Amino acid sequence: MLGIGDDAAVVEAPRGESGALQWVLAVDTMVETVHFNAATMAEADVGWKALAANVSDIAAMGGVPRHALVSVSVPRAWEPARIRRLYDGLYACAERYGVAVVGGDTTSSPAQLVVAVTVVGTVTAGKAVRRSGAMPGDAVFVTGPIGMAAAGLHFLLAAAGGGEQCVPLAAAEAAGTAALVQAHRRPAPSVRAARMLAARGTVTSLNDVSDGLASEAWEIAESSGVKLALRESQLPLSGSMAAYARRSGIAPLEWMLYGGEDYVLLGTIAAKDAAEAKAALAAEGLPMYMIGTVEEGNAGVELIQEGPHSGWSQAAAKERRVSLAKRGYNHFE
Ligand SMILES: Nc1ncnc2c1ncn2[C@@H]1O[C@H](COP(=O)(O)OP(=O)(O)O)[C@@H](O)[C@H]1O
Ligand SMILES: Cc1ncc(C[n+]2csc(CCOP(=O)(O)OP(=O)(O)O)c2C)c(N)n1
Ligand SMILES: [Mg+2]
Ligand SMILES: [Mg+2]
Ligand SMILES: [Mg+2]
Repeated sequence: MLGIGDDAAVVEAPRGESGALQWVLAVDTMVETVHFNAATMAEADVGWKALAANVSDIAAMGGVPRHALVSVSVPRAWEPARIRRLYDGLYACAERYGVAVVGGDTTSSPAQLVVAVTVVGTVTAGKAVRRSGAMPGDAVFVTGPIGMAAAGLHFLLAAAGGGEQCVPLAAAEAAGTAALVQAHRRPAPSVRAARMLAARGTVTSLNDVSDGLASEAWEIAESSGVKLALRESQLPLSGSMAAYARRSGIAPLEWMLYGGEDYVLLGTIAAKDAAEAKAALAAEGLPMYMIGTVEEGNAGVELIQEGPHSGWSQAAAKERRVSLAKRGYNHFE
C-alpha cells in the first residue's frame, strides 16, 4: 500500500485463496572481505546475492518471498554509480522472484560495504516446513548441484592473484569455469521447487545450503533427532566442477560437502512420494536429486562410499560408511 518514501512501508495483511496465511521473516547480511571482495564480485552481483540469500531462506520454509527491506552501509569513497549498479543487481533479483523492495536504510561506512536485507514472505497457515520433521525411512534430496559456488570462489581468488580488479566473466569463459563463477555470483534459490514440494504435504524437512551440505545435513539431523545417510555416488556432481577440481588437484567432495553458498535446498520426503515428487518437478524443468535416506539413531550424518578402493580394509571392500564432521563455513573460526 505504501512503499519507499515515508518513515515506514505499509503492506496489506495477506489473505490466502484457500485459508489463512502466516508471515515468514528472515534477514541475512553480506560484508565486504567476508562474503565478497572487489575481485570476486561486481557491485551488481553483491546486490543480487544479498537478496537471493534471503529468498533462499524463505524458500527453505516453503514460503513465498514478498517484500524486502535493504540496509546498505557504503564506504565514503564510493562513486554513486557503484551503488546504482548494486541496486541494478538487487532489483534484477527482486523482479526474478516477484519481491517488492519497500524500504531500507543508508549509512556511510568507514571502510567496507555492508548489505543487510530483510525479507518478508508468506506461507499457508501451519504449513511452514521446519528442519525438525525428518523421519526414519524418508528419502533425502537436494534441488540442485552442490559445490559449484565454492569451486567458483576458488577460481576467482586464484585468478585475482590478490589483486583488486574484479575478475571478468570472460576470463572464466576462457578457463571453462563460467558456470562455477555464475553459481558463486548469481545463486538461483529454489522457490518454485520448494512451493511445489511443500504443497504435496510429504516433505518432512527443508534447509537451504549456505554453509555447506554437511553442515545443513547436521542441522536437520540434530533438530529431527535422526541420522542422515548420504550416498556419495548419488551426490549431484557438476561436470565443470569435477573438471576444475581435477585441474586444481582438489577433491570435488570437499567442495560438495563443505563449500557452501549453493543456495539449493536440502530436504527429506516420505519415501513413498519421492519418485512422484521428482517426476512432478522434472515436468516443470526443476531438478531433484535423491541423495540418501533418513535412519534411526543418534543425530549425525554419514557418507556411504562405494568401493573397492586401495587402502580400504577387506571388510569394507564394497562399501563403507564414514561419519561426516559437523564442519562448514564458520564466521568465527
Ligand atoms: N544475532 C541474532 N539475533 C537473533 N537471532 C539470530 C541472530 N543470528 C541468527 N539468528 C537466528 O538464528 C537462526 C539461524 O540463523 P542462521 O544460522 O543465520 O541461518 P541461515 O544459515 O539459514 O541464514 C535463525 O532463526 C535466525 O533468525
Ligand atoms: C571473499 C570471500 N571469502 C570467503 C567466502 C566464503 N564464504 C563467506 S560466507 C560463507 C557462508 C555463507 O554465509 P553466511 O553468512 O553464513 O550465510 P547464511 O547461512 O546466513 O545464509 C562462505 C562459504 C566468500 N564468499 N568470499
Ligand atoms: Mg543467516
Ligand atoms: Mg538458511
Ligand atoms: Mg550461516
